Amino acid sequence: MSRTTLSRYLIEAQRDNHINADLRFLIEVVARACKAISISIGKGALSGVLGEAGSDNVQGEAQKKLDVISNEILLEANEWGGHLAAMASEEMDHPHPIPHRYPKGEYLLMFDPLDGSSNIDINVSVGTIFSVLRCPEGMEPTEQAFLQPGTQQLAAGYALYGPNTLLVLTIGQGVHCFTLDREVGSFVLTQENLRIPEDTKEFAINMSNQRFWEAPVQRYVGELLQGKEGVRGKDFNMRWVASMVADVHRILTRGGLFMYPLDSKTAEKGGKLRLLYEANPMSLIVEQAGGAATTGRQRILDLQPTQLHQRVPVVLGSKNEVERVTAYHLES
Ligand SMILES: O=P(O)(O)OC[C@H]1O[C@](O)(COP(=O)(O)O)[C@@H](O)[C@@H]1O
Ligand SMILES: [Mg+2]
Ligand SMILES: [Mg+2]
Repeated sequence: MSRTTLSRYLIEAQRDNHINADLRFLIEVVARACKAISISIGKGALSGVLGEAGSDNVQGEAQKKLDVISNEILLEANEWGGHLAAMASEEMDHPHPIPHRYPKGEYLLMFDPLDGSSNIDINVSVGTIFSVLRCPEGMEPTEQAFLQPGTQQLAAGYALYGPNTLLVLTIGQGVHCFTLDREVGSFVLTQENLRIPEDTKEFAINMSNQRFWEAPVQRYVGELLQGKEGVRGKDFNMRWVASMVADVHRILTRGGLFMYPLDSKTAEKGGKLRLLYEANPMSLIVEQAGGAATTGRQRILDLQPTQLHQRVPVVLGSKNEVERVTAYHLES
C-alpha cells in the first residue's frame, strides 16, 4: 500500500477545491524550507549553528544563530515563487516585501522561524510555526494587511524538530501529521484527523511564574495541585518543555492544557506569546482538532489584531479545561 505524501495530500485537496494551486505550492515550499531547517538543526555544533547570533530582535530578545538561519531559509525559499504578496516573521521588525524582480501572489505568510529558542543549545525539541492569510483585495501588503482575525487563516501548521521531524498541518479540513522520511526526503502522512480529548489529567504552565499570575489562574492551578483531595477529585500531572510546538504537539497527541496566561510580569506587553505567528496558528490547529483556545477571557481566533508583534495570553487544549479556566476568569 503506497503511502500518502504531503504532495499527494495537497493535490487531492486541490482536486476537492479546498485549496488552489498557489496555496498548494506555498505549503509545499514552506515544508521544503522546514526540511532544510531540520537538516541545519541536526548538524548542531558540527557546523557551528549553536549559540547566540549577537543581535536582538524587535521583541528585544537575544537572537540565537538558528533563529536567524531559519528566518533566512524561509525567506529565500518563499521569495521567488510568485505565490506571496509579503511575509512577516518574529525575527523581522516589519513585513518583508517580495523583491521587484519576482512575481507577486495573493497570500501573506507569517512565521515563527524557530520556536523554543531557549532549548536549541540543550538539544531539546524546537519547531517552526506558520500561518497563511489572503492579502485583502486592492490593499498593499503593508503591516495593515496582516492585521486580520485568526478566523481568516487559510492554512496553519508547525514543524517539530525532535527525534523525528514532523509537519502538522490544517487547511480547514481537520489536522494531519506528516513524518519526514529522511531517506526519501519527503513528508509522509502518518496520522490523519488528530482529535484532542475534551477531558485531560495533564497541564502545562511555567510554574516559576506562579506569584505573578492573576487570581483565576492561581485558583485553577491550585485546584489541579490539590488533585483528588481537592474539588477536582482527580490527580493531574504536569509537563513544561518550554517549546510551545512540543507542548502543543503533546496535547494534539494525548490531550492536555497549555497555558501562558497574563501575569504581572508581562501585563504591560499584553502577554508572552505572539498573536499572529504563535497564538493564531496554534489556535486554528487546536480548534480543528476539537479543542479550544482563549486568552482566558476571549476566543483567540476572534481577536482583531492591532500590531504585527502583538502578544496575548494563551489558554488552549482540551475543551472542558479551557472552558473551566475561562469561566474562572469571567466569574472574577
Ligand atoms: O521561557 P518560558 O517562560 O518557559 O517560555 C517558554 C515559551 O517561550 C517560547 O520559547 C517563545 O517562543 P520563541 O522561542 O519563538 O521566542 C515558547 O515556545 C515557549 O512556550
Ligand atoms: Mg515562539
Ligand atoms: Mg521564535
